[in-house]
Parts: sequence; C-alpha cells; structure tokens
Amino acid sequence: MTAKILDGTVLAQKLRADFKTRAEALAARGTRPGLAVILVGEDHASQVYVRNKVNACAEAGFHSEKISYPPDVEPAVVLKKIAELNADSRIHGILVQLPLPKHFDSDAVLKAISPEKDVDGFHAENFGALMQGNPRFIPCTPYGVMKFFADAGIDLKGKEAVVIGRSNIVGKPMAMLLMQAGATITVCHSQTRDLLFHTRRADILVAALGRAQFVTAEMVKPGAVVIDVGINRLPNGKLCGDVDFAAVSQVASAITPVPGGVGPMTITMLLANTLEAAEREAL
Ligand SMILES: Nc1nc2c(c(=O)[nH]1)N[C@@H](CN(C=O)c1ccc(C(=O)N[C@@H](CCC(=O)O)C(=O)O)cc1)CN2
Repeated sequence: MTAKILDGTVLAQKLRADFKTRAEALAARGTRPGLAVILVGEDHASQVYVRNKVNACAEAGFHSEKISYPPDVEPAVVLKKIAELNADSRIHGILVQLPLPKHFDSDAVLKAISPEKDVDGFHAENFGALMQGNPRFIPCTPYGVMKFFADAGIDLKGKEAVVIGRSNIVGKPMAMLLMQAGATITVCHSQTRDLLFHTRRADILVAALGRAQFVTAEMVKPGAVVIDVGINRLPNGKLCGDVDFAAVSQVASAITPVPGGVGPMTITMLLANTLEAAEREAL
C-alpha cells in the first residue's frame, strides 16, 4: 500500500484564499483583522515561524504587528505590552511565540492575554471551554489536523485514535477534539508501558512527541491514517517529522509529510482564529 499524501500546503492555499475574501468583506465594513505577535529571544526556529505568521497576515490582507524582545527582557515589560495590546482596537488576536525563556512563567503570560484575543487558544479560560466542547478558539495545530480529516472525508466516529504526546499545545487539545468527533482516544507519553500495543491498534495515529523519525512502520496498523506533528532537524540539516515517512507511507492509507503537512496548517488556522475574532467584534 502507498499512502495518500495529505498535503498541507495545498489545503492551506485553499483555506487562505477564502480567508482573504472574508477579510476584504470585513475591511469594506471598516474592520481589518489585526494580529500582534510577541517574540522573546533569538531562537532561530521561532524567528522563522514568527516571520511566516507576519507574511501570511500580509498575504491575507490582515494588519499585523511583530514585537520583539531580547532574551533577558523582564517579564513585566512583556506583560505591560500585552495589557496595551488587549486595549488596542486594531488588534483582534495576540500571541506570544513559545517557548519563552526559562525566567518566564509561561502560564502567567498566557493568562495575561485577553481571552477574546487569545487566538492560540492557550488561555486557561479558552482551554477549559474547549474541554467542555464549547470552544472560543481551537489551538492552531490540532485545529489544522482536524481540517485534514474534514478535507479528506475521514470519518472519525468509532475510530481508535492514538495520540503520542501530551503537551498543552498539541497532545491534550488534539485528544479532546478527536474524542468530540466520535473517536475513542488513547494518549501515550514517556511513561506509557507498551507503546507498540497502543500504536498498532490505532486507526488514526497522531505523532507529537518531538523525536525524529520515532514512529516506524512496525508501529503502524496497515491502513491507518498517520498525522505527523513533529518538526526535527537531522544532523545533515534536513527537516523531518516524528514519523519515518518513507517506511510508514508503505503501510498507512494516508499520511502528512514534513515539511509541507501540519506546519503550514498551523499558521493557516492562526489566520482563521484571527479572522473569527475580528468578525465577532464587528458583529
Ligand atoms: N504561540 C505558539 N507557539 C508555538 C506554536 C503555536 O501554535 N503557538 N507552535 C509551534 C511552532 N509553530 C507555530 O508557532 C510552527 C511550527 C512549524 C510551522 C511550519 O510551517 N513548518 C514548516 C517547516 C518550516 C521550517 O522550514 O522550519 C513545515 O512543517 O512545512 C509553522 C508553525 C511551537 N510554538
């Protein structure tokens, strides 16, 4: 079997074209969607993601602001900026690029963002609403993954879904969304005893653990749908996911590549959340 490739670049283009049209309609009524992105430090990957977010905003006709701080900035300075952005009517979405340097209390920073502008969906209030099945903003990466299923016509009802990884950004919200779509979920992590037992039962396997090419063909049930959320750099400088793509694509029925899978969809769903925030405000 050779898996169908779930192409994030193609799906992202399709969705972004629709967002641009909606943003133009909103602008004609006097509201231009606006996103503020806060970057602390000099992590190269974070710089790339933030640049891509700002560029995606420009292409979709959104207003955006990038606010950069050196790695040793006082958390109080960032909190003050967030308070200003909370009160800024041109800004509908605010995000703080993660990870933050170690001297920051990330939860306190995320809680400082107004829940109405928390387009990452990481504020405790929004996270709680998602758990209750009544989300205001869905975290961008799992939101993008759900779009793959919808676009490919993959019905999740009654499926066995296994998520490897329990982060707040991906694993936990991903599991909740799969469950709410009717799948039976298992969340595996570093303390899981028999990982193979779980992954080999999965109709839907989501790898979000952050270890290069960790998921091998023998871990995958023939015909499974495999979603690779990992972004790792190999010693030769090449980018790869958490899944051994070449081997697993011979076993799976559908698979996301890295690069060009979940990554572009993460930024696309950030645009979706920012647009929704602006549309809500303009009602
Ligand atoms: N505040 C947030 N911080 C972080 C998030 C997030 O959703 N909100 N997620 C990740 C990083 N991330 C977005 O911020 C992100 C990661 C990867 C990509 C992407 O498009 N990847 C490309 C490859 C890019 C490359 O060349 O390095 C791909 O997979 O094709 C977009 C966004 C952690 N922090």
